[in-house]
Amino acid sequence: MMAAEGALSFSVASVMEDVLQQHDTRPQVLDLDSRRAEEAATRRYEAAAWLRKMIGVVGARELPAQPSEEEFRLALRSGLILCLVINKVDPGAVPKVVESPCDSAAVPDGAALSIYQCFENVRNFLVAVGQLGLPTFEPSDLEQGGKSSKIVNCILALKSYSEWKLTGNGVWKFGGNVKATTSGKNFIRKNSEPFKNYSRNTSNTETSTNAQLLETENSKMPNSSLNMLVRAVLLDKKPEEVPMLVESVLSKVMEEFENRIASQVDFKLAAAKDTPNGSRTQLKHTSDDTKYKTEDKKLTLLEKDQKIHKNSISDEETKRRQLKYQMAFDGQERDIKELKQTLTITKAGMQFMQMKFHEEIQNLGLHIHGLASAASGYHRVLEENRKLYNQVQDLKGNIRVYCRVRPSLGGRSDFKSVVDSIEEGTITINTPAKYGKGCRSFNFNKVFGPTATQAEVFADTRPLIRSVLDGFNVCIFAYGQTGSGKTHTMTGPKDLTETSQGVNYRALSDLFFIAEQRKDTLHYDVSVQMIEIYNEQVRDLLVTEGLNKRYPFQLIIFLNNGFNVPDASLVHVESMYDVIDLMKLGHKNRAVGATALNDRSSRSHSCLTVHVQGRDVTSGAVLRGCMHLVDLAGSERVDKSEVAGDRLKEAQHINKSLSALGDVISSLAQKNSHVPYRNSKLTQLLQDSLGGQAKTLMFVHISPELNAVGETLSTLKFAERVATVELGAAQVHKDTSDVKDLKEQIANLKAALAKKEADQEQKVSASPGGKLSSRSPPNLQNGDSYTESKSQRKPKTDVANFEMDKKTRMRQKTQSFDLDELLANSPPWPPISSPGETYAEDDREMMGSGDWVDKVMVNKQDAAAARCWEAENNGGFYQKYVPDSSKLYSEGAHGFEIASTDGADELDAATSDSSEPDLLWQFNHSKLPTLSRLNNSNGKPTKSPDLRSMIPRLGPSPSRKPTGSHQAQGPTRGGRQGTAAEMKRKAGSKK
Ligand SMILES: Nc1ncnc2c1ncn2[C@@H]1O[C@H](COP(=O)(O)OP(=O)(O)OP(=O)(O)O)[C@@H](O)[C@H]1O
Repeated sequence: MMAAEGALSFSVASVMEDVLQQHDTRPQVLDLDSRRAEEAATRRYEAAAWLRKMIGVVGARELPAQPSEEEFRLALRSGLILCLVINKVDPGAVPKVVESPCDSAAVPDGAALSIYQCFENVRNFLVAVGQLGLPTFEPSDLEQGGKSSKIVNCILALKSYSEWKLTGNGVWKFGGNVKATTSGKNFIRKNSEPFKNYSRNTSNTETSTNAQLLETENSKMPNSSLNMLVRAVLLDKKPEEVPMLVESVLSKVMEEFENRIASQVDFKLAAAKDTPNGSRTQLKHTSDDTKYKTEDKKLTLLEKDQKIHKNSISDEETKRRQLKYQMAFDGQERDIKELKQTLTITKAGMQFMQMKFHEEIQNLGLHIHGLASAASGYHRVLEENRKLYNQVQDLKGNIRVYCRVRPSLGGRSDFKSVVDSIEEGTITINTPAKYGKGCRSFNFNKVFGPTATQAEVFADTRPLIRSVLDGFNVCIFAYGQTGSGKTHTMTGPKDLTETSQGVNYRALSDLFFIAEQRKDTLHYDVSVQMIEIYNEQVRDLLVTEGLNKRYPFQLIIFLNNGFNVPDASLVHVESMYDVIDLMKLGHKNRAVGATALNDRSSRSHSCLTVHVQGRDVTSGAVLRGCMHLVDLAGSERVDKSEVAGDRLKEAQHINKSLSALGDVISSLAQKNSHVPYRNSKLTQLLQDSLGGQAKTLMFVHISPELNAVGETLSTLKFAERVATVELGAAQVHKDTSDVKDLKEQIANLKAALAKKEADQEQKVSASPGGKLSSRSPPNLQNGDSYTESKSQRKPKTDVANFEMDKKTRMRQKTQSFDLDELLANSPPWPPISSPGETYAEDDREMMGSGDWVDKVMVNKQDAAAARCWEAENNGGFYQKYVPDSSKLYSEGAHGFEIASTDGADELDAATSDSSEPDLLWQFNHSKLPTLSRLNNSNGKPTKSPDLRSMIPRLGPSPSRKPTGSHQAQGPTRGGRQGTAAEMKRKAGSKK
């Protein structure tokens, strides 16, 4: 290191000095000037001391030991001291020295010369110094305002040179921090021998190299300025701060030293590159400068050392760094490996989880798919079930009729009921002689005997409740004479218990039950209205503040949302308890009038309407159903009720509305485009539940008492026709083979008729003096014959009923009758003698026996048809078999029924219902106009008979004329009915 340092162009001291100066200047910026002044003074003293020492006290008498700047400058101004000194250092450097040149006081006249001589000395000195390569100064620096520091520097450099020269070793290097002046003039020294060759033979580079060498040499010498710097730095430091300061200065010195070495090496390398034959080549060729060769070698060695040193440093550092990096790299590699491992494991885990997830998703998908298909299947099945269920209901008939027989109220053990037998859908009534003694059978969908419980009765009603919840409209009404048990069936007895609850309660209970069962798929909302129709005015039965307040209501046909009476209270119900409370209120409000027949007899129609709205939980689709539960007013006849005045008015209103109900059902049965719903409030109210897809159930009630048998028969006839209408309608497309059978039967009947006709003609011709009216059958000429006829007929009727075994009856319900075919093969339409006759009888009948309201229309048609027939056929079946109307109806109040029941001919006997006045509507009436046209001579279409004729009549029809045309009715219908019944009977026996 020391060897290398010896070859360096800078010394440790100089580096140290620089660092110290930097160090010294940084922290003490504030007192920089004072320090500088102090330093300058110190250096000045040093220079002065050296000058004094060199030339002796005498020679330097003008220069004090510690001169001020001014004193120093004045002392040297003559240049004498300077020349003496340099000659001491380098003898002969200034060959000619002017002694005391500036002593102007001594030589006052020679002032100008003195100044010139002084300048001469200074100039010679500067040339000599310059030749030595030492820093110089400007002559003006010796004047006032000049830079004495430069003079000091020059002197100290000379001092250094002198000292180096005295020791004689190493390369001299000026260690001062004063640079050689660049702007200095090139003074020519008169005697500058020692450095002549040197200055001549060295280029700038060589000068620089020499300077460096000198500096290196100089660095070996004690450096007083360095000491001073150190002193200055440590001057104001506390002792405890010194170690740290020294440490920091040393580290900086090291750093600076290294930097300088590095930059020097770089500089050398660059110089060597730039001038391959540069200074060293020149030195080589300089024969007289072997010293430089040596130096060059030294420099080369130095460079090598530097390189080695640098390389070794960089190797170590590199190794250290490499080691460090390696370690870091190894660590990172390890980490990466671990991470990779973790990543692989995680990846595998992820893949596994993904696989599992996919599996799960797939399973879930399958599961959901299964569930969805199951759900859709379930919905499909549900929907299908609903459809099928309602199809079954449809097949059973949209209008169903159940008959219920009230038990005897007296509780007498010897009570004789008019009901002979009840067998499934057939009820047989024992008719007293007054009504044509015998048994009359009626067919219904179901017959409930007196012992049937409320639950049993309701069991067959239950399917309709489901239909309501499926969005169908349903109407359940109770029909029958007063006291026959309508209210009992619909509501229950006065003292209501769970078992005695009627259809209303049970229906709603069921409705709530089914709604609850379906709640997962459908959400139902149930609300109730309760009204009554009294004297053709509507009352709200669910008002609490008095009936009259909201009376009467308008009935509004408002079918879109099913609210026909929007003004009536509509109460939302959640459970049966709500319904029970409401019905209690309704019954309290209901108008109840006492009659001779029943204390509780209602003279009004009451209707409990249940509105159901079901919302599909998934699809949001809405189903709306409506159910009317109607307790009709009693259908008894006025004469029996023994009423007059208000009661009569009530009765007339009741019958008007019941008549209108018959009209509507008839129109529906015939599929008329116009259905006369508006004819009564009752039909208006039930409009949405009587037509279209609505399902209707009629409970027909009968009393078992003998004294009510007339009403019972009327009621049963009406009900059976209602049932038959529907059955006929449902059978339309049933079985064509049956039609064939029926055709055959018709043909047989025709043959039988022809035979019978021939026989009777024989009898008539054989009887002496016996004259037969062309219009009266032979067995109805007098009362006897009539009685006989009845007696003859009764067993036939019975036979007919008997022969109609159960199977046949069932078939009867389901068979379809094609009216055209039947009519084509049936006997001709019987004529009537006079259209007017019928009406007189009819009115009487209506008042007395409660016959059908619109029999008139039927009669009109029958009469017209009969007239046609008569005109065209000139007698025939009708003339021979239709009883004389005057005799027929003079039999009493029930003449019509008697006549119709007791047709008393074989044909009638063969048909159980030959006496039915309007059996025509069993057929497809839509075809009747065709028939009428065929039979009507004037070609005008006649009105087809309709169901209005089914309604028992209380008063005379305004359209009815007092004629005896009713004659035609019984036989006509009887003939037709009989024909159909016979066909059925035969069909049954055939099977
Ligand atoms: N099936 C039956 N079992 C027992 N009692 C019955 C039955 N049917 C009716 N009754 C009783 O007969 C009486 C009359 O019945 P209900 O009042 O129901 O007749 P109704 O036809 O409604 O009469 P109205 O037309 O006057 O209202 C009541 O006391 C009732 O309890």
